[in-house]
Amino acid sequence: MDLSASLLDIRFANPLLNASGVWCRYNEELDGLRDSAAGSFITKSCTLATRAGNPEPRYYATPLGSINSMGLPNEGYTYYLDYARAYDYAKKPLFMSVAGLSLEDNLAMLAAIRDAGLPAVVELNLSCPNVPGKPQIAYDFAAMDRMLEATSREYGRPFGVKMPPYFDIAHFDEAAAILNKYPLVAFITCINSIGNALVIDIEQESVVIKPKDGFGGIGGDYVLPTALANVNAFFRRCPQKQVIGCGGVKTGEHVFMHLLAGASLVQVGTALQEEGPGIFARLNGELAALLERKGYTSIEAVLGKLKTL
Ligand SMILES: O=C(O)c1[nH]c(=O)[nH]c(=O)c1Cl
Repeated sequence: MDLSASLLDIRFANPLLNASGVWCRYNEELDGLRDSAAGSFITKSCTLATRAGNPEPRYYATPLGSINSMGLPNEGYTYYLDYARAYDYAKKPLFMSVAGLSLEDNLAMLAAIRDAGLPAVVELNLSCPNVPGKPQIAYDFAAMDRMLEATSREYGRPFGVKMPPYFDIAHFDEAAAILNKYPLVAFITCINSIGNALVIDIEQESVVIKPKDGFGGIGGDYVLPTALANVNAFFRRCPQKQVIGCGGVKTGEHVFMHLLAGASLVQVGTALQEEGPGIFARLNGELAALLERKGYTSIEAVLGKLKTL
């Protein structure tokens, strides 16, 4: 079965990759994704300086998914730029996630990445919900507009944005209208975790993560319908752009749902964290079997074909 996918003018052996933040902070983890059955992979969102992140426990898995308030722990952008310099792009495409704590930090990192002139594709994270005192950029439309105006100008090459979930049609409309102002925003990754949820352990009668009184972003089964809605909302509103799906993927059927909704590539977060990089071989096998059963010969034939009633 031909699982090949494309984004920008790049071909992928299959549409799967990790969600930024999962299995991608250190070189050894990145090499694990490089050597997995994933079609591509992405680095942990980076900041100008290294960050230890929030106090632990800051990640917790439940039967329905996960909650995290990592706090952007990362090795600093030069670490990931070094990885991208040394990397052999003939193996599979590589993405770099960038999440500066300010517009100036994003401009500095993007200028350095631009000047390195590497094939790595940038995903600008506008949606980290876990840095105390730093509201999500993409929930402040004026700030997002300013950020995209400045970063488009500075970077000067196609890049993507990692979006939080929206829950109101008016917000889909307004966010898409801003993204459509920026032709260099070539793809939209929907969704980041649903921010500031609360998981409670009834035995301990306590929250389960330490930062922010237990408030954190959730992923996994909890978020699949919201992720699919956001993929399809931006797929419908941004015909000049591509969408990467992220959220709730644990089986080949979930990958198929994201493709139907309009995703060109599909990221895996919580399920990768819980199962490890072997998940990509399983998901590709399940997706191929599903396509076979349905009589499809490529995933391009599925992309965006969701029917309405
Ligand atoms: O706490 C984090 O590091 C984090 N956690 C998330 O769930 N999404 C993000 O974009 C980030 Cl940057």
